[in-house]
Amino acid sequence: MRIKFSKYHGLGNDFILTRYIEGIDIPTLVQACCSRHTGIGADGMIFVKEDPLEMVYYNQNGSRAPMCGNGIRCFAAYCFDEGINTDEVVPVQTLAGEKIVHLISTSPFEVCVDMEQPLYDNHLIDVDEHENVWKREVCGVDTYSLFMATTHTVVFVDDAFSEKNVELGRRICHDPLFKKQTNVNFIQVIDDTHITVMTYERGCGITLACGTGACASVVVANKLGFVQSECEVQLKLGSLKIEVKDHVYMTGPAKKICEGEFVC
Ligand SMILES: N[C@@H](CCC[C@H](N)C(=O)O)C(=O)O
Repeated sequence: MRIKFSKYHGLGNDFILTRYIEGIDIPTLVQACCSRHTGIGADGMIFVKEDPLEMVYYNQNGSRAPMCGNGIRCFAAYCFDEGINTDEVVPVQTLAGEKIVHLISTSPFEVCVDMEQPLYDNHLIDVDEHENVWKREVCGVDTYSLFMATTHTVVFVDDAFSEKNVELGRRICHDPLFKKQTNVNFIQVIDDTHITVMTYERGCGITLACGTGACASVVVANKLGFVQSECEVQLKLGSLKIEVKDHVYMTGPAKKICEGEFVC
């Protein structure tokens, strides 16, 4: 079988994009394509469905995730490049509901995504109802968990990129409190309009950027009074603008890397 693909990245969070394929074992295909050694290599894989336009997102390890912030910007860029949808306002269906993408510029490609509201229901993050996940200790540190288009946990640290956070992120992600694991964001507050974030992603491990994680981080930091409602999130390769208003808005780039055929 040959699969036509394009590869994109959003601030180093990289994805393989292709049209949705019926009747195949998708998790196995995703693992094969995303392998850094024997595949194309990526943090995740996105399948594009049309009428209505839908982003079907899988993590590198073949697990399905409800949404991906950097992924949806790459999805919009792919749809624009392929002529699937070149509108200025694009509604995209996801497992976390419809997300509206607003085109800001095409060269460089940049969009603002309406990420809707953060939610604090335990069942959405697959934690038992009686557990209090808004400030609790997990693996010896204070954490804050919420649903920001997907499951997120936030930890405040002095150095977001510290090597220590890799193992701590893995342990929090796999803590039995979270029945379906959690994404873990390490936040370093720089000042009241800037934070630095490193994310340990469920289904993938440390990534160079996480869009939903950047949103979750600003939501929590803003709720605790550390930052204003408009905040720049600094990541390894650049930054995202996050605004917490009626909804949470994420503005950032997406870039095409290459295209080709995967033989499997
Ligand atoms: N990289 C993403 C999030 C991808 C999904 C996540 N790993 C999960 O399992 O929820 C982003 O940019 O938001």
